[in-house]
Amino acid sequence: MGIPKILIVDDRPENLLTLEGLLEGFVVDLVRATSGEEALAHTLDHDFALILLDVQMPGMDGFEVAELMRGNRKTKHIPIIFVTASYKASEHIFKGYDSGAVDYLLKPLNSKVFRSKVGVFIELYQQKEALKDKTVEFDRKLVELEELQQQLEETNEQLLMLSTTDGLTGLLNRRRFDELLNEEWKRGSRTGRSLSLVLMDIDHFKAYNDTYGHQVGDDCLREVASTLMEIPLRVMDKTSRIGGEEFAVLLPETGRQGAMEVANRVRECVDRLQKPHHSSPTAGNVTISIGVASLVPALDDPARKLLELADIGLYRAKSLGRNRCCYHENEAVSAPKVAVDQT
Ligand SMILES: Nc1nc2c(ncn2[C@@H]2O[C@H](COP(=O)(O)OP(=O)(O)OP(=O)(O)O)[C@@H](O)[C@H]2O)c(=O)[nH]1
Repeated sequence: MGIPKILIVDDRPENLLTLEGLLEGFVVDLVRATSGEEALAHTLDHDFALILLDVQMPGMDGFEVAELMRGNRKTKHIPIIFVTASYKASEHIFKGYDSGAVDYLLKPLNSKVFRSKVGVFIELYQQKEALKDKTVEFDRKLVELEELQQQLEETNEQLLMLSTTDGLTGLLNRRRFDELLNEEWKRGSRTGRSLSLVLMDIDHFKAYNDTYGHQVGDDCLREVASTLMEIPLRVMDKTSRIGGEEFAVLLPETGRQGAMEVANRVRECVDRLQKPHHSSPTAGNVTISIGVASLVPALDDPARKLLELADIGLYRAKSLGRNRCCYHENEAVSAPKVAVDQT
């Protein structure tokens, strides 16, 4: 906060000197003017805490100066104390208030009254400035707070993303898959609609790693994941990497036929990549085996039941020679049955 400035205006230099003397001891910057015009010019260059304005001046008098200042946005709130001869007091006081004076001082000036009044205005100015500083500080803090809030939201979003995404492939991870499976299981038990799971596993992936190295194995996992991502599915269908070389597509509101269509499409797409796998005993290229299961979820059963059924289908697809899709029927519905759809 700067030192308060006071403008003293009087056409007589000796009166200015008197005012200066009376103001001695106040920590203020004084600016002097000997005419109304000069006073107005100073108000353009300075921000005053107070103006002590002589009423009677040749040319523009104090009333005119005050009125012009009240009409200006920059100066209309500066407090003005009129300084007037006591014999003119009754005549000047009402006119002065009309033109914007906040107080009066009568000549000859009484030092005690003068200093007390000026002191009040200096204090008011300082309080106003302190409030202004606090408002600026508050606004700055508010902006900072909003930025922090934004950063926090972004960090939370990233954390959520990291905690649900598989780092290698960008697919949903096992944790998210388990959550989704449970959510969809509950939803399916409410709607009575089928929930299907397509569970897939890259064939002879250990041999692939042993032949080409772990790094190339990682590349292969990414390529299979990209292929899965490119297969058009509904928004509610979710693809995850649920194990080392194991992937899953969860298909809400989908029955056996729809799930087998997705499974066959996925198997064909990976096969069509014709990615060499020279150490595979069953094919010269990378292939996947798929187990499929479909259930109308029941709240009494655990969601993992669907996973277990699909896993049986996958085991069967492996044992029948790999690179195929096997649907495993729920034993509670009909006799145990595995349907092989594709080689
Ligand atoms: N490169 C790489 N390999 C992985 C990753 N996670 C698991 N694996 C490997 O995947 C292989 C899985 O091997 P197995 O479970 O024996 O199955 P498989 O060789 O694919 O044989 P089948 O499933 O019977 O066809 C293991 O050698 C694991 O080390 C991974 O993130 N990157």
